[in-house]
Amino acid sequence: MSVSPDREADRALEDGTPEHAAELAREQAYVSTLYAKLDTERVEAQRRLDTTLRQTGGTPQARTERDVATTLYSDRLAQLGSVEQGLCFGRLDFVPDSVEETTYIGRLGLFEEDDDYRPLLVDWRAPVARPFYLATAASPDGVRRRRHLRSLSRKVTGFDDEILDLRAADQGQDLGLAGEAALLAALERRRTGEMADIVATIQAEQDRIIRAPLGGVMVVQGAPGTGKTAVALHRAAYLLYTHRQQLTTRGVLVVGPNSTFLRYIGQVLPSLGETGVLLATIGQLYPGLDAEGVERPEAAEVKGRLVMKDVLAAAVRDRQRVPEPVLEIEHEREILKLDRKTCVEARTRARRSRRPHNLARRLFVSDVLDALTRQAARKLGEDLLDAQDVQDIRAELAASKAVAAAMTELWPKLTPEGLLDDLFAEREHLDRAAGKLLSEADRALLESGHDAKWTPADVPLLDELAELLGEDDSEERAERRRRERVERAYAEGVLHVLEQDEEIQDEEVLRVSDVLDAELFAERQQERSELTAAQRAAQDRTWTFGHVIVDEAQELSAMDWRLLMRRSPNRSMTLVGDVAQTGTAGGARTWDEVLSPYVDDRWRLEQLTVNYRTPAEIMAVAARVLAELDVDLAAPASVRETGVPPWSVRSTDLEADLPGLVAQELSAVDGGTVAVLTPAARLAAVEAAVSPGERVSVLTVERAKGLEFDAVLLVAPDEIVAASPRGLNDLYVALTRATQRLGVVRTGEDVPALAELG
Ligand SMILES: Nc1ncnc2c1ncn2[C@@H]1O[C@H](COP(=O)(O)OP(=O)(O)OP(=O)(O)O)[C@@H](O)[C@H]1O
Repeated sequence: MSVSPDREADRALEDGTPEHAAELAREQAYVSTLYAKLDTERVEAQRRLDTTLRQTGGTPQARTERDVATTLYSDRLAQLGSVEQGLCFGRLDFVPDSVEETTYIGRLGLFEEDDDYRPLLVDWRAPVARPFYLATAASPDGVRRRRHLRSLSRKVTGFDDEILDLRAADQGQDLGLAGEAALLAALERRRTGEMADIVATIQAEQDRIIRAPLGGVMVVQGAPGTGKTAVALHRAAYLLYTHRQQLTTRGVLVVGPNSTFLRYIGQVLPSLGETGVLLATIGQLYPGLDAEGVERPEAAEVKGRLVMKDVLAAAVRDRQRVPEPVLEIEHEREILKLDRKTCVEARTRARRSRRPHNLARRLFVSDVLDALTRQAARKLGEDLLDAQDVQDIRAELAASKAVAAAMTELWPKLTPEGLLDDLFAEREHLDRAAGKLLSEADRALLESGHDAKWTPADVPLLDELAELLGEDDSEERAERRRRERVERAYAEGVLHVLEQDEEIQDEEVLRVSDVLDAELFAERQQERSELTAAQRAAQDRTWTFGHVIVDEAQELSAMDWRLLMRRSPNRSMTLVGDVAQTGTAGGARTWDEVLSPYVDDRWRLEQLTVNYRTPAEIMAVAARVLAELDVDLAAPASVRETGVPPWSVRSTDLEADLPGLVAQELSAVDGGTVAVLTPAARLAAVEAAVSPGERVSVLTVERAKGLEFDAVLLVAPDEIVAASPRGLNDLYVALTRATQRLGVVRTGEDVPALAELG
């Protein structure tokens, strides 16, 4: 590489020394050349995009190539734009005589085209960058020195070196930390309400998960603050880089617990130059809905039970009726009688076809029409009719309003929304479908909780129903076939014209028709849509993803899992969570219980053990709560101490006391964020007392899951514990949200696990 090997490589340079200043200047010079290169690439990508967009007309192949180029240059421009901050954050110096002596690591790869594509900057995801995250003094992997560069915009403000030499003292040895100074600086920064990427300081245990193979189901179990969310998002970026072809077509889905959380993590992937990922809550996975209705947790728990799949199947069967005992249909002034036996036979045949309800309907209707036709023919005198007459009668019956009404009564066309609404709104429907499957109390819960707004727990039920009902899209399909015929005819015409056109050289004609037959061309025309896989997936309920990542996976119900497994038939999944934090009654107690119905024991477990968020003083309190939980998990080791012990006060007038306490914490975190975590029952009162703003949030524990704040004020812990069967888990979650300070405001009974706080 162009950088000369550094004479000082075997010892860390002292800040403030002339050697240090000279080295900083050298790094600045190198980083400036990288930015200059980045600027050139931007200009070039913009120029190419502009040229492509200006072109019009041309051969079909040229048009197709143009579409591909437009997407390519637009994506490249977006990527080049996203890496501006912290473009280059690291450097590795290898032992002498290595292939490379120095490698710079950054957010994307930059190369010197004029010099045989010599790498100027290596993408953090490339295999050669790996030692930056893994090398240790004990296992240096050829690395002599790891350097973290600190920068502000385009200015290099400093660097931290680690000499990977067993003789050198390594402060982070206990926890096996890499780049400890840079890591601690990242962890000490004030929180802004948006998650930041960790690309410069990924730790070895995290790196192994981020770069694990694409296939199969991997569960990442880790205590609060161990970087599960960060790891999940960096894994998405890594997989897209490494399996670009495969994953850009099918897309990657990242599922998070609620929209607050999705907003919190929303910037991480774009900052890593990746925009092709669909971030969604379960409530957003049924196209056309954004199910944000709120319901009682007990009702959501019933909706999430696996037995609901049988309830829904029964509800569909309940709508496939037979006359009791006869249905009379008036046709051409005759009364036709549809008897129970005929309908039972037709229903049995339709059900045995195993087609979804709306598709099996055609079989049922056809059999019933046959029976009615025979009856009508008999009335008219069968002997007098020829085959054509019988066919005409059948066609008339098929067009008859009275017959249509009878069919609607016996086997109606159904939509998921319509059926679910009926099921929850009309008690007799629910009783018929669920009488033997759900208790009276459970059915009452479903009925009482139902109102106009769909809730997240309704979404897997709607999805299940969409599977059970199917869509009779025969008319749309016929229309699509007609359109395809027209497009094919057009394409054939285009190719024909090209072949006839003497202006076009033979060679060109050959190229066009060789590579592009009419069918393919028509197909390409359809694919020309500008949408990314993620955008198309968001609109298509039956879309299956190349990889599915689930965060806070412990919260999902059995019915949620059924929905997700349908979106991931290849079972390429990363599931991150913590069974000690499960808050929902229908959530996971063990990973095995959740996964065995789908993959048996074919899933692998990875664990994260180091807590990057919560300082040791606060984690000690949380660990006492963890010990009381019914889980076999050890508390994580915190990477840092703050010297600030968590504290507790008793308040007899919460509304009066809170504003002062919040002001005190705000000033203590000096520009950072404060969250007041409260039992749901007190939310409105606490909000009124505190007036949340940009730096102050008021949240229930459920909403705070996955988030973090510099200071946390936890209100009425006893009420949080008492509010649900998983109250202690909620307390554990609440205690582990703080990066710096924790205060507990007691209003009622003392919680034994918090006794040491006073
Ligand atoms: N290697 C790292 N470098 C810098 N910061 C890190 C690293 N790993 C984790 N962090 C930071 O630690 C904090 C906690 O990470 P994250 O939210 O991913 O943890 P989590 O395991 O998902 O927690 P929870 O279970 O509470 O949702 C975040 O601020 C994250 O940026």
